[in-house]
This record gives sequence, C-alpha cells and structure tokens, in this order.
Amino acid sequence: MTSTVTVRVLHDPAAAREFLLRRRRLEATELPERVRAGIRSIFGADLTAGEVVDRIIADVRQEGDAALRRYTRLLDGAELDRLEVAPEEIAAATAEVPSDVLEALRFARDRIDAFHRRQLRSSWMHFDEDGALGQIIRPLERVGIYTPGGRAPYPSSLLMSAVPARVAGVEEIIVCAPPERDGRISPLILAAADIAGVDRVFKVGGAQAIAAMAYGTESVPRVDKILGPGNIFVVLAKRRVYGEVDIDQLPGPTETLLIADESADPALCAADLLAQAEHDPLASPILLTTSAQLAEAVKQELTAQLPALERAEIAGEALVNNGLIAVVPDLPTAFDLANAYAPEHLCLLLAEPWAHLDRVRHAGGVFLGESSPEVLGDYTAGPSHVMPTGQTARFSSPINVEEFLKIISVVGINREGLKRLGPAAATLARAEGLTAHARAIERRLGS
Ligand SMILES: NC(=O)c1ccc[n+]([C@@H]2O[C@H](COP(=O)([O-])OP(=O)(O)OC[C@H]3O[C@@H](n4cnc5c(N)ncnc54)[C@H](O)[C@@H]3O)[C@@H](O)[C@H]2O)c1
Ligand SMILES: N[C@H](CO)Cc1c[nH]c[nH+]1
Ligand SMILES: [Zn+2]
Repeated sequence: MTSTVTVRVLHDPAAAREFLLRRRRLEATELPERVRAGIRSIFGADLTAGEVVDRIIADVRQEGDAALRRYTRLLDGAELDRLEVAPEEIAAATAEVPSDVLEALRFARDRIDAFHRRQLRSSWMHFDEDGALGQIIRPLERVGIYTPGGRAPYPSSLLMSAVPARVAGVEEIIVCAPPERDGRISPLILAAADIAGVDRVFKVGGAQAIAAMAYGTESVPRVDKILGPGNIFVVLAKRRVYGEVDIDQLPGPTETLLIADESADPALCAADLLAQAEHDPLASPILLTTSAQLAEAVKQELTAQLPALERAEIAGEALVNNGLIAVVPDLPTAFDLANAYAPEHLCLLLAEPWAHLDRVRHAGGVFLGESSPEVLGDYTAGPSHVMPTGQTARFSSPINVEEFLKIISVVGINREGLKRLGPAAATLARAEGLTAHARAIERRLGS
C-alpha cells in the first residue's frame, strides 16, 4: 500500500467535466488483469466482457441446466447437483443468522414496504356522455431478482428489489444469487429472501443467471422481468436479453458524487467516498467542492482511513480508476457538472442542502446533509437502493412499484360516443388508405 492515496485532484472545472464525461460505457471497460487472466483460463482466449457474456448466454440457451452447472463450477468454484435451494435450507440458514441481523433485516423490510406503499396507484375509470375510458393496473406475473454475491453477499439488495415487487402484488418472485465455493448461498441472502416473501431461490450467478431467467432452463423458470444490480457481466447480460424479457435500469457498479462546501467535515466526506468505493474496483467515488482547503483535507483523510479498511484493496483501486476530487469556483458549477454526470447517488454536504434541491436534474437519489448519508439509503431509509448507474439516471428511476405494474387501457364507448368519435376515425382511416378500418366504423354508423 502506498503512503498516500492515489486519487486525481483537479482544479480546473473544464478538466473535471472532461473526466466525468468520459464515456462510461461498460462494454468498453478495460477489465483488470486478474479478471482477464481468469477469462483466459476459462475460455482459452482474451475475450472482452461482452464476448464472455455472449458465449455464456448462447451456452445456457442451448444446454440449459448443464451450462448453469458448468459455469457455476468454473466461475464460482461450486459443484452443484440441485440448482434450487430447498425450503429446509432456507429454514436452516435463517437459524444461522444472528438475531440482531434478522431484526435489522425485518426493520429494513418494514421501512422499504412503507415507502413503496406510498407509490401505489389505483386503476381508474372516467365516465362521461360518450361512455367510459380508464386504465386498470395489473402486477407482473413472475419476476426474477438478481442478488449479487460475488465480492460480498447483498441481502439488502434482495430486500430493495423484492419488497417493492411484493407491494405491487407480483404473483411469483424468484431470486438468483451466486453460490459460495461450498455450494451454499450465503445464509444472509436466504434469510432476506424469507423475510421478503420470495417464492423460490436458485444458486446461479452472473450472466448465466440472467440467461436462465430470460430463456428458462429445466430448473429455472422463465420470468417476465429481471431486476436487481450486479457486476459488469450481469449488466451486459441483462442488456442482451432485453426484449425477450423486460429489464430494469441496469444498475451496475456504484457511483457516489458528493458536493461539499467549506462547512463539510472532511473525515465524513472521505468516509462516504470510501463506503461506496469498497463495493467494486469499478465504483466511482467523486467529490466536487468549492473549497480547496476541504479538497486537500479529504485527500489526507482518504490516506488516513483507507489502510484500516478490510476492503482497502478494492476501495483503493476504485479511487485510482474512477476517483476524482475537483475544486470548482461555485455551487452552480458543481451542480452543472453533477447533472451532466447523472450519478447514482448525489450527496449534498452543504451548509444549506435544502436550498439547492431545485438544482438537481439528474441523479438516482439525492441525500441531503450530514445526517443523511448515502449508507442510510443503502439499508434503512426506505427508498430502494437499486438505482440507475452509468448515466442512465438521465432517463430512468430507482426501482419502484411501477416497475412491477402494467397498465391496461379500457375503452367502453356508448352509442352516442360512437356517433361523435366515429366520423373522424373513419376519415383518418381513409387518409391512411385503410378502408377496411373505415368500413368497420361506417357499418356501425349506418353510412
Ligand atoms: N446500483 C446498485 O443499486 C447496486 C446495489 C448493490 C450492488 N451493486 C453493484 O453490484 C456489483 C456486485 O458485483 P459482484 O462481483 O460482487 O457480484 P455479482 O453477483 O454481480 O457477480 C458475481 C458473478 O459474476 C460472474 N463472474 C465473475 N467473474 C467473471 C468472469 N471473469 N467471467 C464471467 N463471469 C464472471 C460469476 O458468475 C459470479 O457468480 C458491484 O459492482 C456493486 O457496486 C450495485
Ligand atoms: N450502495 C449500493 C448501491 O449502489 C447498495 C448497497 C448494498 N449494500 C451496501 N450498499
Ligand atoms: Zn453501498
């Protein structure tokens, strides 16, 4: 470990903008050498992440469970016979989890449930002299939730996807998560699945899990929509199966952008950056500040705090790869950069954070003030922590109840309405050259 943390510090907003707007295309991500070495040994060639995912999807489509077992052996080091977790394994796992953790999981579940109940929308019907128009809301039938488990088990992410699905009324929720080397799924994930009311759990991770849920195999049923975060292989696989199934907003490696002024505590800024950096070497910890003094103090704090972390290596790599401390002339410039970057998490460590909320245009979630750190959002605040990354916050939202619902439009026009709406419809049909359409109206109107 070096004596100072290597994180780029820029004092020029134009250079900061250029760094932030580098294309964050996962497809083009240069994989770390140790991952590439793993790929060479498994696939016998130096494949890109996209090429790896293409191969895995094709194999799962063709061979079903056999491919799932093979990739689980090669990638997760687990030899599996049965892919589905048996109900007694779930009960046994729950008994293994310490009671304070179970209590915290239930506490988080209740907070997530309460938040998402506020998002529920009802069907509606509007009646007037022309009849009735409206929409009925129906939950999806079967959804598949990917729960990451490569570098750390994520029971919280399972709750953040499955609880909103339950609130929406989804009929069947299945979960896929990678097994550990002993062939078991982390008891934490199984306990969370039980607490969230998940129906079935499968020991499959990575791109192979996404392919299994999209196309179905002998063991894993095909679903209508796949949700949940994951690493680069998971995200690329989801993008490829879209259309076969629906997918969510491609939540990938975590991003946190702090905007801080001179009032911010440098130790807390560093702690918040490191908290997200420890997720993944591809995570993005970024600080924009109006104070050159704070920038220097945060850099020193990063150096002081990093070595003591259990996941110092991952966090250090993330700081080198994607970390940035940028000094900007004023807060409007900071928000302008933040909106251009469209981070997953935008944290406002400002003297008056609420005064700036209107400036936020693009972010997965915004966290206001020192007592509202992003880590609370990760676990117990209530909104789903599964949020858009890779600039998709420009056009998409965190996981929410609507993701699990469909609208069916209802048209119930009466005789009077037909007389009023029909002639224009027939005219438009003829204009489009669709005379059978026009006749279907005209026959009813007796013309
Ligand atoms: N945006 C969010 O809401 C959110 C929430 C939680 C986690 N995350 C992110 O999820 C990610 C979790 O990643 P993870 O790796 O810990 O777990 P993961 O479960 O996403 O990935 C593990 C799987 O990746 C596959 N894999 C690993 N190396 C491979 C290789 N060389 N070739 C092909 N497949 C390979 C394996 O099948 C393994 O089972 C992190 O990036 C984290 O930041 C995001
Ligand atoms: N920060 C992650 C979302 O980007 C979610 C998470 C899960 N556990 C801890 N954190
Ligand atoms: Zn986190």
